[in-house]
Amino acid sequence: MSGYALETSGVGVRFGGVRALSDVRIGVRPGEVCGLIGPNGAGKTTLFDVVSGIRRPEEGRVLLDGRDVTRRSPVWRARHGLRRTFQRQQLFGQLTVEDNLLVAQEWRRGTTRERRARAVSLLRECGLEDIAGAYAGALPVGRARMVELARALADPPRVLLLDEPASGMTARERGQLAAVVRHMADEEDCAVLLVEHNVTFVMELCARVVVLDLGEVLAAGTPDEVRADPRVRDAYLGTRTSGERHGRAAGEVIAHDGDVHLTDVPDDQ
Ligand SMILES: Nc1ncnc2c1ncn2[C@@H]1O[C@H](COP(=O)(O)OP(=O)(O)OP(=O)(O)O)[C@@H](O)[C@H]1O
Repeated sequence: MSGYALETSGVGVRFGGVRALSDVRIGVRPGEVCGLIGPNGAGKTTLFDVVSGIRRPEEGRVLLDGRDVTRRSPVWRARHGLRRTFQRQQLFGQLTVEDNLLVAQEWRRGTTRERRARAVSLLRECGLEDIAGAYAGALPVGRARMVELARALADPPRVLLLDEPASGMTARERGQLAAVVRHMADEEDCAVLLVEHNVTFVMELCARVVVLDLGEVLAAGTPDEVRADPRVRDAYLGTRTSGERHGRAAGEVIAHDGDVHLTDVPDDQ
């Protein structure tokens, strides 16, 4: 056994002439928070789709706790402990925050009392107690994102895929998000894979970072190793021609003091 809770090996996906993923190998251990970064179009969402079972890869395998799940459905994977949050929020807007957390536990065994206790403890941990009775559809984006996270944790996951969880959050909310994710990894042995454009947030939260570029793993290591990697610099500094850099937003990356900095979301508060 590899010891990975989540592993991909040799994953390849093609959209017509575009190779969205090529021979992608990543592994996330229980209790590890791993960042996945890369320019627009690097293949991050496609990799999440493959891991969660929405898209079947043409090549390669996905393993959960060493078990090949490549041909398993998204529902099967969810029932075996894989959870995902999406870039676009997917809350039940006409339900209250607390009811969103209760609905997420519907398939769990256990009594109503136990589900309610789990919801209450998550509301507390995620700083949502004051809005437990508010309609989820009426929340500001940062709070809604935190409710999404709480909902993903309602039935404790073995592997958690977070897609842009910090987008639209205030600095305070990001701090709370980081604390909840770290707690989930440390205390519940959850393996977390996190896609996030706010690279400062990723570098602070994650012990290990994987960089995707043009569908390939360009680099992987500690935040310091990744920052210092010349290939990462080259990709982000855009020394290639624009034809080679499909999908990259202008000004996405700036160089500063010889270090690599991606343009982060504004530090709003
Ligand atoms: N359904 C699709 N049909 C055709 N091409 C696609 C499709 N989905 C993604 N692609 C292409 O695959 C590549 C990887 O896209 P993907 O969305 O996975 O990148 P990403 O890293 O998530 O980008 P972003 O940061 O902008 O969300 C891109 O070249 C994209 O244009």
